[in-house]
Amino acid sequence: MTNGGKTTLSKNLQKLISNSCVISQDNFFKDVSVVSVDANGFKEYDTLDALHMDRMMAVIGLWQKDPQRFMTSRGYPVTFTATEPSDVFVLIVEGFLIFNHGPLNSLFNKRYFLQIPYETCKERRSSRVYVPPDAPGYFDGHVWPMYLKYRKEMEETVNDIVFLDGTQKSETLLSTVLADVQEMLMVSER
Ligand SMILES: Nc1ncnc2c1ncn2[C@@H]1O[C@H](COP(=O)(O)OP(=O)(O)O)[C@@H](O)[C@H]1O
Ligand SMILES: NC(=O)c1ccc[n+]([C@@H]2O[C@H](COP(=O)(O)O)[C@@H](O)[C@H]2O)c1
Repeated sequence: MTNGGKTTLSKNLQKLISNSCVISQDNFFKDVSVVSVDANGFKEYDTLDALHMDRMMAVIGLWQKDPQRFMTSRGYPVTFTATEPSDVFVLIVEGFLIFNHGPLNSLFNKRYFLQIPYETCKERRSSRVYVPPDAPGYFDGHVWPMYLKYRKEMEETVNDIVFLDGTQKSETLLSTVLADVQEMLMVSER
């Protein structure tokens, strides 16, 4: 969900997981000129139609094909320990509608959903400036109703999501998810 803390957590994880990198759904919004407008005049940004999901999938495909090349071409460090060459690369995908897109959702090994209450979300959102900025009434008129719609759809179709309380301290969220990911990586290396 918007302002749950996805970008913050992803960046913190990336710094601590060797050979990891982040792809953000936010970078795939369509141009304002082609985003549709609803009956109330609100730009329909909080929908899958507002996103170039085909392009996002293509970028993920580049990582899948050659993660080392993908990382170096984007300035991420690639490290190998001298004694134990590792071929484990980790892709962190973050975004507000990543589990509602079937082909994308099917790629994940682990799924985390940062949730925050309505008031917290509205408060955090009020200090963010998007391009274009939120119109008056946008949160209640578009963002929150779309969140409820897509969340319901997600809960009906995806069942192995770990829900995290996004009001926890960012350090707590980081240590929880990091421990979980490290456990998964140890199992996959065995
Ligand atoms: N655990 C947290 N506790 C309090 N505020 C947070 C936390 N994580 C992020 N924030 C704040 O909430 C806002 C949105 O964070 P961000 O990581 O960009 O969320 P998202 O990517 O989900 O939209 C920012 O102002 C950020 O500083
Ligand atoms: N990046 C953009 O082009 C753009 C434009 C307008 C609104 N938004 C907002 O971005 C939100 C999703 O991003 P966050 O999860 O980072 O908040 C959506 O709620 C959408 O309303 C993004």
